Amino acid sequence: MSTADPSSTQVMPAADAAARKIRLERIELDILLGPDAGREVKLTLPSVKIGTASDNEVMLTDRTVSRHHAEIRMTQEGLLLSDLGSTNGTFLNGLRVKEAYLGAESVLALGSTEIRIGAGTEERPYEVARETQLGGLVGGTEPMRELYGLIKVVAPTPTTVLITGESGSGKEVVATTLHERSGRRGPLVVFDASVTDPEMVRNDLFGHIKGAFTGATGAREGAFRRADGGTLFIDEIGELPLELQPRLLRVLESREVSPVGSDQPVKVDVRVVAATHRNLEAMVQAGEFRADLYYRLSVICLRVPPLREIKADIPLLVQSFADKMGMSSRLTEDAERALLEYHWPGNVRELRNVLERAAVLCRSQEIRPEHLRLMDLGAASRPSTMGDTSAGSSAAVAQSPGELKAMERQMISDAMARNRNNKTAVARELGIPLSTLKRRITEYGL
Ligand SMILES: Nc1ncnc2c1ncn2[C@@H]1O[C@H](COP(=O)(O)OP(=O)(O)OP(=O)(O)O)[C@@H](O)[C@H]1O
Repeated sequence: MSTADPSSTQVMPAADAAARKIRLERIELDILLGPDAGREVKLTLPSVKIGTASDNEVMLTDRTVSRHHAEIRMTQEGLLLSDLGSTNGTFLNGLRVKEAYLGAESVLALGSTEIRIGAGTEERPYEVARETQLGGLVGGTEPMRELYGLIKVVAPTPTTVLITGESGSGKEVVATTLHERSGRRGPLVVFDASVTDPEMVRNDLFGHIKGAFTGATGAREGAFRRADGGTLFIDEIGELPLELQPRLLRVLESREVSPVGSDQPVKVDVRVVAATHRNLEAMVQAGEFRADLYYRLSVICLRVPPLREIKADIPLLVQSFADKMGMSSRLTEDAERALLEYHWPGNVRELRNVLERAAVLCRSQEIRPEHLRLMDLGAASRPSTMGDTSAGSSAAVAQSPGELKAMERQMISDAMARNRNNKTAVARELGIPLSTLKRRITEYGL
């Protein structure tokens, strides 16, 4: 086994810690006239409400302004101004408007207050971190340390984050780390958008009131409200049904959620982190994902590298998993070399599973290459394969792709029987995304 010790965070040389910059979008307000004249507000938020009530992001003292007077939202087309049903109206260049896109520098008049509004960006420096571990993430290669640097800067902001990376590469660990470092006191709620039934996704995400539809005998809070004050991690966002995407966009922009069956929106303070192993940009091109939602989600994109790009981290990861498992056996040099030569289609999850299985197979002796049972699924360039043959699998090593497929089919079929056809439970047991499981079920005609 390697001598790397991930439990004591290692520090890389300072020369490595080059400064880089990340761009955050913001809405800028400069109050020109009225009782609050002279105030400048710059907010890295997707929307800003203006009015005299204390729950507005910009609270004015002008008595001719309504409690909730106007709202400005970042959209793909630029800043969008909406009057929120104010008594005295919202004026843009002397004209009363209900809704209008703002130019580069627009001046609004609300009551006796005038505000100059603009869209700006803020560049925040970040460093390639020097640690070899951050939260639950282990790895000291430059791509991992760059990721740590970004997480540290982005975590305490309210910005929506999109995490991309192959299945098993650690996207959920990144989301958890972002939440832990956010300083948000509410919970981290994990929501899997790849559930088969779009109605279930809608009800579980946005909640519903009692009697919203046949069978709704009680009210459901929904993931957004459960995450109030905390973080909502939407996993497999690429699987979110198209018809629900405008509804999610509206919640992200307004930070209000309307439970199904209710026209009473509820204000929520939720930081959204979404993840996908799919290429959302390509999905947008193909008309499978809405461009406006993609724009809103991808304000900050964090890419988690696949394990084959950070193979130098394998010894550190092995040590970390061995410590967690309380593993006493050591890897032979040949076994270590085999781990470094393998291409890891199932990424870190596969590495963990390979080690767990090897620990059982070697019966406390040293771990040799044959205990690792590394399987070439011919998938080096194909992301999101199952990449995991441990859970309940037979110990036989298949030789051909046909045999591998038969083995995988059997594994899924056994797990389906054990879990009474509950796909979510099967996906959890096999350690694969629900979307992958569903594809395999169709492919194998199960
Ligand atoms: N850098 C890492 N350090 C330590 N553990 C890791 C790392 N990356 C992944 N893991 C472990 O690998 C497993 C899979 O990670 P995770 O669930 O975060 O992957 P994912 O990218 O969200 O996968 P999926 O797309 O299938 O949901 C977990 O047990 C996690 O703890």
